[in-house]
Amino acid sequence: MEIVILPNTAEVGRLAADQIESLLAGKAHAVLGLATGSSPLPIYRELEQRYQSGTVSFARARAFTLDEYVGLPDGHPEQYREVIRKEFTDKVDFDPANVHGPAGNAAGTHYACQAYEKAVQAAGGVDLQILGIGTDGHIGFNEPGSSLASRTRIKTLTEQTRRDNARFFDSLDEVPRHVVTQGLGTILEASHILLAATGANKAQAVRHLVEGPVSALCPASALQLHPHVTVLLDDAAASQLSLADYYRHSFRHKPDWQKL
Ligand SMILES: N[C@@H]1[C@@H](O)[C@H](O)[C@@H](COP(=O)(O)O)O[C@@H]1O
Repeated sequence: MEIVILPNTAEVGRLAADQIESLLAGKAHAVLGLATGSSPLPIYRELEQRYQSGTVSFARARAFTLDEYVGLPDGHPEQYREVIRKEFTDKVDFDPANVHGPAGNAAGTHYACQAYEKAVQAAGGVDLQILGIGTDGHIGFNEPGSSLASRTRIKTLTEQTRRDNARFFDSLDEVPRHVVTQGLGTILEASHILLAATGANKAQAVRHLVEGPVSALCPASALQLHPHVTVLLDDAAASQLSLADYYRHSFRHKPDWQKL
């Protein structure tokens, strides 16, 4: 796990966009794992600018999103399918037919989840997965207590996550109680995982993710088991890390030939 502490969110966006640009330069049909929430927005803004200036194209890329609310009507502005379209894929040259998400309203949820897993595998798996982290340590919507081997399935949100996400809805009552999310086992199959976290409200979750024990109590800590994870932080999100100075030092002295 590589910890990169950067001065601001724009730098987080730039460094992540560098990784995605170089992936697509070598593999135009690469599979991206896309996340919602505010943490990936600087990455999407940066990629949008690079697309406009002609340095990157998503025309042949494919994408799978992490999760979806259950029970929101199709077209609801907070459906993650809509959010990812508005915030990113519609702003670049992504073919809408190549952007997939788990179904939050399928009649047979269990079978729809299995079909989603198969679709990810049929695409050859995710080359680069973007992640944020919830204040309770969730990734995707894998709340505390999630099996480290879990697959795409329905989950019940914690009240903490519902309160955190209420800012996107008119009231807390409107935040769905259930979601469909890729499992931790699913996420861990991506080749490279880029997790972005900024702001002091993420500091505790980041400490548990990076330096805590691997535990279902902090689902993001499962990333310690993955061979290629890059954690992009600002100073505030890194403020509770006991080895922050070492992470800064090793990034400053990274050999030129060594990629993220
Ligand atoms: N399901 C999403 C997560 O994928 C995201 O990481 C988390 C944090 O969001 P934010 O980046 O807005 O803090 O929010 C939601 O719960």
